[in-house]
Amino acid sequence: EVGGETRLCGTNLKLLDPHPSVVATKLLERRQFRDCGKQFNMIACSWLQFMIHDWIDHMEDTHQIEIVAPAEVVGQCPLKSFKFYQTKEISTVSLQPNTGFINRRTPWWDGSVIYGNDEAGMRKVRAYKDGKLKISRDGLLEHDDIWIPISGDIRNCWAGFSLLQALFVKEHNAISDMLKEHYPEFDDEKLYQHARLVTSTIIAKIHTIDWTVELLKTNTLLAAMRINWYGIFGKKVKDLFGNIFGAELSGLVGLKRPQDHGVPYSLTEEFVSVYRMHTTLPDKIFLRDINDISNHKSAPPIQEEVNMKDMIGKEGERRLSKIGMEKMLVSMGHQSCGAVTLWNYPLWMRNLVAHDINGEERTDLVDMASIEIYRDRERKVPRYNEFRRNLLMIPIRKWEDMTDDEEVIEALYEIYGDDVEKLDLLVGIHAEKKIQGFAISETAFFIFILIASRRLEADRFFTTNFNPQTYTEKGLQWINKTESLKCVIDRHFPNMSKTWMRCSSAFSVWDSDPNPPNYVPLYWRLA
Ligand code: HEM
Repeated sequence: EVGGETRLCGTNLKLLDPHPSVVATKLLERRQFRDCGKQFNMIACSWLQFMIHDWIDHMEDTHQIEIVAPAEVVGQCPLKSFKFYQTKEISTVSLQPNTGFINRRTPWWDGSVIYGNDEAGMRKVRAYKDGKLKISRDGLLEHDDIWIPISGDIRNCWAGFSLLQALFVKEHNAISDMLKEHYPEFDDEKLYQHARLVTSTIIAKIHTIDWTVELLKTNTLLAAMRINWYGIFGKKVKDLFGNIFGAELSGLVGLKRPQDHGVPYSLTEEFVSVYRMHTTLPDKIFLRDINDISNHKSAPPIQEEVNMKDMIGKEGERRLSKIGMEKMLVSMGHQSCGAVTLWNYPLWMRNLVAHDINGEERTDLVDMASIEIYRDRERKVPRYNEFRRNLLMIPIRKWEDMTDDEEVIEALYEIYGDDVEKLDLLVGIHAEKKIQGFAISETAFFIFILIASRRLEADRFFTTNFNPQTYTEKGLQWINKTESLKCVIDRHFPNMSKTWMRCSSAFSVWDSDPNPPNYVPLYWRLA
């Protein structure tokens, strides 16, 4: 059992204070599903996991921890107690404090979620013919004998996530075909390496100028993200002159050399914490009848409701192969994902079958809502108020500084009293009143925006080597013409968006209104 008296470095906040199961039960667990409106759909939710698995997965220790639910909530906890592995902590020479945690995945934006994370993983997914990756005839991922997908990441997967992996394997293979046509002298290795670079960059571009823009739907952020990619003078000027004016004017992509601001690139614990967005996962997936095209561009009728629990792991993979890629994409496109708010943490995740690193199901079920509270404390991520101070944001003095929702204020008071310093980060970022247009809190946004730039500017493939010698001329053209996830979907399913999508971005709910034409130049628009 966890030592309730273990202290976190330098503070007097304990690992179990307040108890993670109490926080999970009283503040996180879903009461009634709250969705994101038309802003973000299930493709956007799956995209989150698609990115997370490209970047991070903490290494676990062999030591197991058991969390036992205290009497006051035990009746409401699906698991009275549960076991999981402590995060592996290592000593570091140069850092203060002198310990840290190991990321098992490469933190680079290198598409490792489809290509694999190490030599063996990379070998497994390659077809070794014409630079291609393995893919089934039905367009979905291949599987081994026990239905574990053949893919770059197989841990804690579900059907939506595996669908995006398959879509980008298709994209890779299409790029290999294009390169082979233009550069017939390229062998399998050269085709694979170049197609990988192009695909990974397309993923990074979609995340920057499509997904993030939908997540933070304001004109300021639209401008900021496009500036990150294309620079302040926009795409046309950059296409003509390249990155000649440096980061401020020409954007981060194509800088002459990487910029790490004196700190070697890595992803911080704070970054992992703000990406804890399991509240975006719903309870059910609504499968739609895509043969019914009577109502052009409106939501096709719901044919079947499937519990999310049946869409995860091997069971989810089997179901997906019966559902098929097109039906799943259209269904996810038309379903709003969960809102990042209190009392919206899926109950089905409170007794979850988690996977080990080989994608095998573990026998000990886990309560994810409680684990997440514990993990941030275990990894010494500052609690909400300290976290804000560290970002030079104004700390709160009372609950009312964070929200005007009286029910939330009352619930926070019940768990934390009036000690605002105790407030867990995860609770804070779910409780904070949101800026209009933002699907996440302002506190989380600060980390998002800082790391979003670092991921681009610190990487030689987006800076020094973002050139035709490294990517090929045709590869760069492919990147340049791909502006959104919709472009990728259109390439592989030419009729899908024409038939089913009204909105402008594939990450919004598909029957929502498109962005109205705006003749005011981007930088002159009101935020
Ligand atoms: C059905 C879908 C999903 C399942 C089954 C799942 C399951 C899990 C599990 C078992 C863990 C490890 C918990 C631990 O021991 O610390 C985890 C970690 C995590 N998940 Fe999910 N997850 C899903 C979707 C998502 C989504 C949509 C997001 C959105 C951002 C997300 C973000 C994260 C993050 C940030 C971590 C921490 C990673 C780390 O500590 O290295 N997951 N998830």
